[in-house]
Amino acid sequence: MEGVDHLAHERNKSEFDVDAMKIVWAGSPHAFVVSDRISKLVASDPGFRKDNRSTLSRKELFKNTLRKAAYAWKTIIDLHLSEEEAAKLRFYVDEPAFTDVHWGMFIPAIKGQGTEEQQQKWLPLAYKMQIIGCYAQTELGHGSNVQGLETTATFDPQTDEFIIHSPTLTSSKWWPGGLGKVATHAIAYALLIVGGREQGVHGFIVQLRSLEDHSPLPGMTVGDIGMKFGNGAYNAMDNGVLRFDHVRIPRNQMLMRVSQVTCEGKYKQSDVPRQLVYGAMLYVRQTIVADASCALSRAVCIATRYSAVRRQFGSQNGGPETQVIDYKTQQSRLFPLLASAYAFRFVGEWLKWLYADVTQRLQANDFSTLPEAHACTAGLKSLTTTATADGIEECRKLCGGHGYLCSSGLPELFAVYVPACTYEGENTVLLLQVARFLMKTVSQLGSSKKPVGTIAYMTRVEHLMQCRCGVQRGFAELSADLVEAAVAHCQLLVVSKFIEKLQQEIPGKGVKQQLEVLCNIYALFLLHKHQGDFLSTGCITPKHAALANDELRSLYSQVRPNAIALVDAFNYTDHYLGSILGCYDGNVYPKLYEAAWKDPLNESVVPDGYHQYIRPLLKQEIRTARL
Ligand SMILES: CCCCCCCC/C=C\CCCCCCCCCCCCCC(=O)SCCNC(=O)CCNC(=O)[C@H](O)C(C)(C)COP(=O)(O)OP(=O)(O)OC[C@H]1O[C@@H](n2cnc3c(N)ncnc32)[C@H](O)[C@@H]1OP(=O)(O)O
Ligand SMILES: Cc1cc2nc3c(=O)[nH]c(=O)nc-3n(C[C@H](O)[C@H](O)[C@H](O)COP(=O)(O)OP(=O)(O)OC[C@H]3O[C@@H](n4cnc5c(N)ncnc54)[C@H](O)[C@@H]3O)c2cc1C
Repeated sequence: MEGVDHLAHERNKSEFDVDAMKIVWAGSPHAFVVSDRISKLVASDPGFRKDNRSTLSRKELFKNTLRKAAYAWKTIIDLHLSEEEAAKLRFYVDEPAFTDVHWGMFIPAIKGQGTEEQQQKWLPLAYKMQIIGCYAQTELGHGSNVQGLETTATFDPQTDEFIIHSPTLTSSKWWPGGLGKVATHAIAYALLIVGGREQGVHGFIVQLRSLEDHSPLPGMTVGDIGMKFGNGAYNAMDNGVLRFDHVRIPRNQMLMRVSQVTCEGKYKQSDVPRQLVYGAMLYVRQTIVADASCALSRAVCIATRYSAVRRQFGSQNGGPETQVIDYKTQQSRLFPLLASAYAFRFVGEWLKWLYADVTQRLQANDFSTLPEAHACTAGLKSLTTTATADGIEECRKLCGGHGYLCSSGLPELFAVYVPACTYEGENTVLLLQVARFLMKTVSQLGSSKKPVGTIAYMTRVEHLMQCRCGVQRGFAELSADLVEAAVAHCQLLVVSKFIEKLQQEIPGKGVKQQLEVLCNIYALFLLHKHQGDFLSTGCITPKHAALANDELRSLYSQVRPNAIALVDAFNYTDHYLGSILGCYDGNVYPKLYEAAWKDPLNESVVPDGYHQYIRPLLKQEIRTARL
């Protein structure tokens, strides 16, 4: 039935002020207004249609993405959108594109690693999109091991230029988004060689394509690396391959905030740490954490609404069957994911603050919090993306068979999201970075250097004092255990930031109580999942473990009447959700039925290929058929 809200009875059950929760989710009343306005603008504009994506060929999809990016840019200019509004527009357009890497990596790299002069020259061009940049770090042979990159940048003092060269096949740049077909410029990372000496990996601004006709400049071999996981999905992005054949660039195109090469061929290191070369990664990892709560909440919204619509078994006296959301097993799989979405939202907010703080300090040449910021961004990126990718897949299963249909929105969401576990630092590699930071801290316990900030708790963990002398030995041997320790540290961070959020004033009837329930679910679910570790280390007794489990069940019952309202609070439009199963009005079955008939296979009753392949089979003429 068109126009009927099939979930109205669920919405009537809720015990809190949903509008107030929408503001908590958005971060502030202002953020809510911006997000709400832009989401409706995108949803109502046919130029941003996306429901046909999975049926397009790669070439059609890519061209359509180019059109959308140009249209988005025109909208941004015509409507004089602010940076905040433009970022929201990108979010609701919901399509990976070269613009992500341009705004998310190319520009931040110039801002973080370029000198004042370089910023003045390149940023205005990039902000107006008169040049389009990509971030060319990874190579065919090396991604995680950045110091192992093989591309070389050799200084030629005769001409005051660097010669950028790919000496081997494995030194080909491989993966950079936007590189394949669009970018005019790259920040290319290469091993700097000055006066015959290797000086480590540095970033260089390299023009790739002509600004007149887009043809690759001399010495560049460049193209797309091919189809990726899932139809549609991340294939809207032109991840690329690039080889340099002795390409010359002016000396002033090396990003020189961290270290400089003079025209005489002298290599000089500033007093800023070398790690600033990795600054763009710090920035992007922080945005990836914020994005995790969006992707997870989207999947959870779909699975929760559908679980309230779907009925299986349990009919009494011919009455309706049981809504699957009422099964305790469904709740125990779904509600921890709902709680995780909120938990990741708040830790993402906090990480944004931490990033702003470290950036301010770096500008004032205070580098003291950089290692902690690196550990937090790396660790939380790893934790939240792993949990979100797994969570999206769990939501697909929670929707039964219909979750496997593209029209559920979940297969594409998974396919677009899952590479987040690999890009911007492979998740295990990042956890090893956290483990290294933790072990360094443990080795310093008892010295005059007291752990502060997110590791302050370590002084309170007595048995860490006993193991501090041995921690630098056997790191590699114990790395699998250390990775688990790193995960536990990050989980503690998420829980503690959720608790800190609850200590703030939160207006709105019943809002704080709902968040307390979700926070307890998140924490107790982790305790339940890892109870073996807690029991074996004597942190809890079997009685505690049983109590935690009882409490979890009771908390799930408290969430149940509020579940639909808790996902409504994300304020997602049907356009953004892109899911028949998750549509606001819950009118799932007629929509699924109608959508099926729109599939290209249903354009004709008898399929193409009938006369060639089916009829000869049926008529036993297969031996004489021309196949
Ligand atoms: C269609 C619509 C269009 C609309 C358009 C409108 C406008 C849009 C507006 C806005 C849009 C914005 C969108 C933004 C979205 C952004 C999304 C981007 C998508 C991302 C794509 C993915 C990109 C990539 O993948 S780039 C490549 C990333 N690569 C990696 O991450 C490599 C991983 N490896 C590493 O990080 C390191 O090399 C390592 C740390 C693992 C290596 O270890 P190592 O021991 O060998 O290290 P080193 O010896 O080099 O150094 C050790 C030392 O350094 C410290 N360290 C390491 N990393 C860092 C760091 N990042 N920061 C600080 N410190 C660091 C480390 O701790 C060690 O310190 P010690 O003290 O211990 O020595
Ligand atoms: C969709 C997508 C977009 C991307 N966009 C860009 C981009 O715009 N620009 C760019 O430069 N790059 C980009 N990349 C590349 C990406 O950053 C790398 O793929 C990523 O950093 C992982 O590196 P790798 O591929 O070398 O993995 P590997 O390091 O080869 O990982 C393979 C396995 O080895 C393990 N491993 C590696 N090292 C260790 C270790 N020290 N100890 C224990 N285990 C280890 C890993 O855990 C993993 O299981 C993109 C990648 C993808 C998938």
